[in-house]
Amino acid sequence: MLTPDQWVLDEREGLLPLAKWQKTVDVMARVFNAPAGFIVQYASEGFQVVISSDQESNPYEAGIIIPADTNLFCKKVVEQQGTLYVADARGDRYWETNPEVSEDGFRSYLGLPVKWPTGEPFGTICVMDFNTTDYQKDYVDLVGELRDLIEADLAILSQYQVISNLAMTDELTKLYNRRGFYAVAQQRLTLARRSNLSLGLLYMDMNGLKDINDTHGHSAGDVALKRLGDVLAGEVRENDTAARLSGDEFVMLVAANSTEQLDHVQQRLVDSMAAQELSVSIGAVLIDDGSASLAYWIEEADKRMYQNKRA
Ligand SMILES: Nc1nc2c(ncn2[C@@H]2O[C@H](COP(=O)(O)OP(=O)(O)OP(=O)(O)O)[C@@H](O)[C@H]2O)c(=O)[nH]1
Repeated sequence: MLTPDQWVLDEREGLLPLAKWQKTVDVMARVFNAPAGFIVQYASEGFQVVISSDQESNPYEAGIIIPADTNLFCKKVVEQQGTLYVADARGDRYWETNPEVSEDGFRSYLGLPVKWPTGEPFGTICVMDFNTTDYQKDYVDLVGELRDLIEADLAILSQYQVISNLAMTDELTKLYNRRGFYAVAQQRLTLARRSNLSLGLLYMDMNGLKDINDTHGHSAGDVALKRLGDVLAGEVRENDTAARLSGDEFVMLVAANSTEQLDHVQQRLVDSMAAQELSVSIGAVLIDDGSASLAYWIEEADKRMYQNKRA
């Protein structure tokens, strides 16, 4: 999930309408008869050009990052969270140290703040000119309208992320649910295959949940499931994925190069569960054959779990 401190250009699912933003910025620059127009994102790392208008006269390309402490026009907009219009920056002491002016020769800037739906600064939408300008109010209003459209897209992105997070999360344990696990595990499997890494899959079934429910009530069973979820969440290493597939069945996808390594992870899990007075039956498989599907490996691990449970 994208947070305000991550670059939207790093978002790989194509959730942002970047092509539409590009057309918007191109047309804005044309209407202003300006040599350059931008959407710029601000994060702790600095300012990144997200969209750059398509004229040849435009010196800054999409993707460039400018350090956060540079005296940019956009920095001022983000700081003051209000419109900045500089009709002529030349001779203005304040902008002497702005490389856009001193190095690249820009003289005029109009920029408006763009916000995330939370109200946090996203960045700016702006036009720049090598000549002095005299923009009328209608022009400034137009950029304001375009800014609102960009903010509406950011709101849709955020809502989509909240909803897809809900759809992929198990409410009780806050681990991934089956849908979430398939989505994430499939990606990991593809990546692992590409880089020739092997993974391990652990299939777990809690022992005695029916007894807990029958003896202490369903909510005690829920507490036990939640504890098991917490143990798994505590055991996942970076890039590992744990999920509750259904009822008392859990899975974990881990990095493992050998059966020994996988046994080691399994033992670690069993020990952590035991410390919480939990008991699970586990089936483990090393995913070392790139051609088989995720569903196949889950079924294999489930079979082994079942054999172990019976034993
Ligand atoms: N409290 C609670 N119980 C659940 C939930 N989902 C499934 N169960 C119960 O979990 C039990 C799962 O059945 P079994 O797999 O036979 O459970 P078990 O007692 O662990 O049996 P073994 O796996 O053979 O040890 C059933 O009694 C379900 O009603 C849940 O969300 N909360």
